[in-house]
Amino acid sequence: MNYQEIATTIRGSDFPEDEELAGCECDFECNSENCSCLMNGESNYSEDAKVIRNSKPLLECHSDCSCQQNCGNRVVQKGIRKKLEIFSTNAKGFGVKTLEIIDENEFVCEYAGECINEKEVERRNEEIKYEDNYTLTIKEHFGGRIQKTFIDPRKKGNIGRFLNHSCEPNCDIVIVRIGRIIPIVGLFARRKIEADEELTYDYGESLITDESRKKCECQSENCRKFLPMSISPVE
Ligand SMILES: C[S@@+](CC[C@H](N)C(=O)[O-])C[C@H]1O[C@@H](n2cnc3c(N)ncnc32)[C@H](O)[C@@H]1O
Repeated sequence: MNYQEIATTIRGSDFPEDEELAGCECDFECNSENCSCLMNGESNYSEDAKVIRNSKPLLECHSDCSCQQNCGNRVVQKGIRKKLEIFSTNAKGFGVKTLEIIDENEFVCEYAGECINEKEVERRNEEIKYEDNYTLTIKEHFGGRIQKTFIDPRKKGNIGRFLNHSCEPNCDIVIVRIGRIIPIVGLFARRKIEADEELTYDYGESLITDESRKKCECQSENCRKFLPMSISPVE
């Protein structure tokens, strides 16, 4: 558990200067078509702060916005609201469980780390031959182009780095932007999660299909048997 705790994702040394996003000019609540943080005036969160899932980019209001701090379009930036605990699992190393009920679509925690680009992922993999796969690949579609960004929580991260993979997970990832171009990885509940349940998400597609992969220990009925993996996270 040798890492530096950070509250949110930061720019890695090689990553281009972070561009700041303009703030909205709403008076109090952001729920109108005029709010520049909401796409077509559609809310990102319900009144009780549950994420509304759609394919549009999720921009939260931020320090340059003129709306109030309690505007409903500020959820991930407020941080973890539930009691979560790191514990030792039987076969997966450490894991994270919730000590209280989490409702469907509620924010759980961020997967925080250093935001780095492809070259730096390769350099770090050369430098240290990691056994565990922590680097998360974000693939976003911008005008017919796929943009890849990587979040590495090994040296600097938060509790999100301890969430294990499951083939039938109870959380999933929503990419959020909070006043900056750097993507923030939000983990949200896919369904109601009971107190004491382990928190998991699906690590994604596997680019290696042979049996050199690690055996998956998620024990779900539809387990895909092996952990999703690529030869290097860049592929
Ligand atoms: C992001 S880390 C998760 C936290 C990790 N368990 C720890 O102790 O730090 C990913 C690593 O956890 C282990 N892991 C995660 N999910 C697993 C699963 N379903 N089955 C087996 N091992 C798993 C693997 O070693 C994987 O490389």
